[in-house]
Amino acid sequence: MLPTRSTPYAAGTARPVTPVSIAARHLARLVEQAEAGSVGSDLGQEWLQELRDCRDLVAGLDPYLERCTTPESADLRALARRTAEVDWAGGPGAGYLEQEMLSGHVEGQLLKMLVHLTRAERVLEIGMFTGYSALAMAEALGPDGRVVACEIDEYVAAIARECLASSAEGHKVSVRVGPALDTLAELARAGQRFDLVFVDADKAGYTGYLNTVLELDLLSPHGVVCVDNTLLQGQPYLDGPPTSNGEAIAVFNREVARDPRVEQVLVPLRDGLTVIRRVDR
Ligand SMILES: C[S@@+](CC[C@H](N)C(=O)[O-])C[C@H]1O[C@@H](n2cnc3c(N)ncnc32)[C@H](O)[C@@H]1O
Repeated sequence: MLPTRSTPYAAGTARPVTPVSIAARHLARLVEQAEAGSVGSDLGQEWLQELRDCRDLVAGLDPYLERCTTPESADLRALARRTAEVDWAGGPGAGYLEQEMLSGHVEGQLLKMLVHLTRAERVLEIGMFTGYSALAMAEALGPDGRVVACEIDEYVAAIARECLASSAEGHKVSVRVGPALDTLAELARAGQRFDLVFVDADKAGYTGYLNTVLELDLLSPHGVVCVDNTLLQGQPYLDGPPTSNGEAIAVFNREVARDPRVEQVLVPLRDGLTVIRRVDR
């Protein structure tokens, strides 16, 4: 997303991490250079206008989605602000934790909508970070609904606990700190099942998480699995060497596409959300 039309949390520091926001940044730079005359003196006005149109089309999409989506609650907004205030570059998670991990308003609202549509009562989150998506889903649950949120990092889990404790619906979230695969095994041993599973942790672990959820019978009969970042900044479909995360997502997407146990749709919202349901029973 362009800095001038950035996230609603006004930090102004968020870097583009989705295909649309990355394309918007490329186009904005091209327009800037073209207007300054540094792209080529023979550049026609018609060509420049087309470039501006492309920039506006792409750069305007995310802000428009924000405006047309039901606003987030005051608690979610506070949690996002608290996350934006953390010094990620200088903190204990420097190098692997960053503000941009937070899913945010529109995706949070989609998750809430999915909780409503599936009438979910039990939600499992794999990769909680500071708790935005966990709290969003908790807000959509009935009074007896529960979210079990897995997080490996104690530092972000502490921030999440603090934000959840000061929110109206945070008491529905139970935080489990440790490697998610261990927590999944414990939940399966306890006979727990979930109506909605949101996978948003380490990308290299995605295939393992889906297989574990299916094989250990953690998904209730009408349950759905939602998997985040399945567009991974466009890397799975772009030429050029992908990062290790891009490669992991490309492999995950290929395996899901040929897995006879499930059917799925990749929704191109933000950095891609694949919604999966079981069809083999
Ligand atoms: C993209 S963030 C999650 C964002 C969160 N769902 C939200 O919407 O705000 C990914 C999180 O997964 C956590 N994580 C990474 N590997 C993990 C693992 N093996 N088990 C549990 N959590 C893990 C990271 O520490 C990080 O906080």
